[in-house]
Amino acid sequence: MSDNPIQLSPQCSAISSFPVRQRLLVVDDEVLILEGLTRLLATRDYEVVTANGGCEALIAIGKQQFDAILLDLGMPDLNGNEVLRFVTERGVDTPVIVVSGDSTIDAAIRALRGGAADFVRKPYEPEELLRRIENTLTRRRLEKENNHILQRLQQSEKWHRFLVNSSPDFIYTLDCEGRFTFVNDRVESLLGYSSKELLGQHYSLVIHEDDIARAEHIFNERRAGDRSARNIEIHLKCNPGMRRPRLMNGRCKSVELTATGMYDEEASPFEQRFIGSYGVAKDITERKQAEETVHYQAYHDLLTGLPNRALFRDHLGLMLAQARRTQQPLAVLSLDLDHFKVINDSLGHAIGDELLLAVGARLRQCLREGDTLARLGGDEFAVLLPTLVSRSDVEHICRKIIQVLSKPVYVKGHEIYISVSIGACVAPEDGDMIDSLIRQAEIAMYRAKSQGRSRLQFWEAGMQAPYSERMQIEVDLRRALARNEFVLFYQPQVDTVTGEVRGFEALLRWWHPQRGLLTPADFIPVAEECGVIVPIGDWVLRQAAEQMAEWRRAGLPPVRLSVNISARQLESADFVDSVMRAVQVYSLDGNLLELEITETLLMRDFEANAIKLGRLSVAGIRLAIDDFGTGYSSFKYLSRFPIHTLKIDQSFVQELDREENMSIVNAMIAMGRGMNLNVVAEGVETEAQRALLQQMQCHEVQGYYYSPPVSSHEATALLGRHARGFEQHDQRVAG
Ligand SMILES: Nc1nc2c(ncn2[C@@H]2O[C@@H]3COP(=O)(O)O[C@H]4[C@@H](O)[C@H](n5cnc6c(=O)[nH]c(N)nc65)O[C@@H]4COP(=O)(O)O[C@H]3[C@H]2O)c(=O)[nH]1
Repeated sequence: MSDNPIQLSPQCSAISSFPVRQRLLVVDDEVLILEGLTRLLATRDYEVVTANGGCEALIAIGKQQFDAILLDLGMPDLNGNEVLRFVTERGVDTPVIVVSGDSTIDAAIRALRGGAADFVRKPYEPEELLRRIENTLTRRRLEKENNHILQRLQQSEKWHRFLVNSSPDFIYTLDCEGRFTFVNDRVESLLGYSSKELLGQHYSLVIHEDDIARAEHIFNERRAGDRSARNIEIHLKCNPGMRRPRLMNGRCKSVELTATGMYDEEASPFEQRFIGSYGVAKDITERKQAEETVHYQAYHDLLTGLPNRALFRDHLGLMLAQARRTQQPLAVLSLDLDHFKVINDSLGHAIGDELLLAVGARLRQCLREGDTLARLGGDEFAVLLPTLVSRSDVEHICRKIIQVLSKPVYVKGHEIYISVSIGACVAPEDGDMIDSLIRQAEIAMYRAKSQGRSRLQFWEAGMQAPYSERMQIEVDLRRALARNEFVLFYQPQVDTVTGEVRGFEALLRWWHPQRGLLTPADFIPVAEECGVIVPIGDWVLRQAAEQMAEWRRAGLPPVRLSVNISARQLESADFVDSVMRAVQVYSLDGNLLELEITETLLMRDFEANAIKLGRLSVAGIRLAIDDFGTGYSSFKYLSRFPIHTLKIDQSFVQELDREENMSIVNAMIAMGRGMNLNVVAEGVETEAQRALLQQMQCHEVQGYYYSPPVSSHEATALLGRHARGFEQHDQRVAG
């Protein structure tokens, strides 16, 4: 096939339908004969050109086209047979009628074999000659018309093949038995069969087993015209034996099929004869795959591949409907890993993800095939047990889950211990609405957590409160900033030797419109989870900076102010800028601002944190390690940060009377001093603790012994009173 089959060949141009005079060349060596013939032919309105001999004839043929040549044979310069040979060899498309005095049969045979269209003997009857000329011209015209039609047919066949074969769709025809009689070239790239392999084969060879019945139905219907089968989605099988070309993926293709019955048009209209089917199969594999991916993503958790909340709800709905029919109870479990956040924060998200995968796999092991296991988000899983006999079934499965999850999980060299809290409810006993069942199981799970974790709790009426409270906190938190409900309290940090106030720690409080003053434990975890902690942290920084500026304006001695930094805040791209902004807006001495970051948080994204804190250190801003001793930090790493202060966690201070705690605190103070760091002990409540810490050469203490966190007003007054040192009678005990 040519590259551009759509072009018309020149021969193909339409034959002119205008009546034109037909031009004849008359060749003879005798002038009288030429004149006689010219006269005769003029009677029929032919245009006549004469050539006196063979040579003149060749010149005339070379110059113009004729509709016929009347040719004498015996000519002295170039005889008629040679002129005839010239005409045929050169492919001159003009019929030659030999008009000769040679009446032998041989002469006629030779001329006709040489390509002459007719042979007329001299002397001729004029009418006879005219009739023979007319016949020859008519025959030639018919031949030309035939050729023209044939060429057009061939061209149209060529176009048709080109269009059919370059179609992106698989085009086929079947005979009345369902065997392929035509397939276009597309079948090769689509299914890996050559057209030769498929011709004569039954269509079932390429129909996927699951769709055979449907295909039979479509082809047996033999519908034609508007009623023919359209856009039927079906799967075709690829050639199993063939090496698949690079672009062919999968063993099976999804297609949209059309099938139309073909009927013999010649048969009587009363008795239609079915002769086969034709149709098109459009490849929709990619579209189907994209649809499947979208569907999968909408209904699955992408990390574990488990169903997500939407699919879980779906399954639960189906099972509830079934349970209504069968009267068999079902159970919904809500599972939440205990302390997952700590693991995630300290070991990083990659390990957290691996852990979730391992948990998913272990949970699956505890369940039966018909049970649904879903991941609802974070470390929260849900299980649907569709066929229960009694509550003890639930207890049995949950015991198994708790036991299986209590075994350590090994992830990238870490031995991780986790446990799970489970809440359960049973339908129809506890209700039969999808969302309320899920919520009840979650409420029960929160109760299990609050009652000591790693346990199962069935839902009971009246359990509503804590769950709703949490939800309400999230809603209220989102409004609290705008409503100006946050406030900072300040707790002094006092020099163990001189009793001077060296600094304050800013501690966040929330004046909740209904619930009163809330401490961070009531809302910081929720704020962390829902991300509001970042704008809140920003507000804390600005508020602390403003407080310092106020103390400066009031002429109070300069003291350090420590601000707690949360994980999300430190991770935010804007962190360094937001700290710098706070310092610059109030023209603060960077040395007076200290950022408290827990050691686990610091280690979480070591490199990035080192860069951020390095930038802040250049501006003079101080860094304190909060809750020191509770993490797993290595001094080798800590030394990479610009640390100024170590804050010993209050859990050690409060049990200083235990010998091992005393040695640990002693070691921590010695280490801090060795590294030339300021050491602050938190949670000092008694004189005994203070005295011991002073003895151990701890630089500063913070705790109820001197003052609980107080309002800005009280802190200002306290600073005014005790800037030069707390005295014995001023010391306060927590209240
Ligand atoms: N038992 C006892 N407790 C004492 C004593 N002295 C002080 N405390 C309490 O110990 C906590 C010390 O703060 P933290 O370890 O940084 O722990 C803080 C800190 O991690 C976080 N936090 C507080 N304010 C903020 C903040 O503005 N942003 C962020 N991200 N976290 C904050 O919330 C935690 C708890 O804060 P608070 O409830 O204010 O609790 C404070 C304080 O009130 C004492 O003698 N005995």
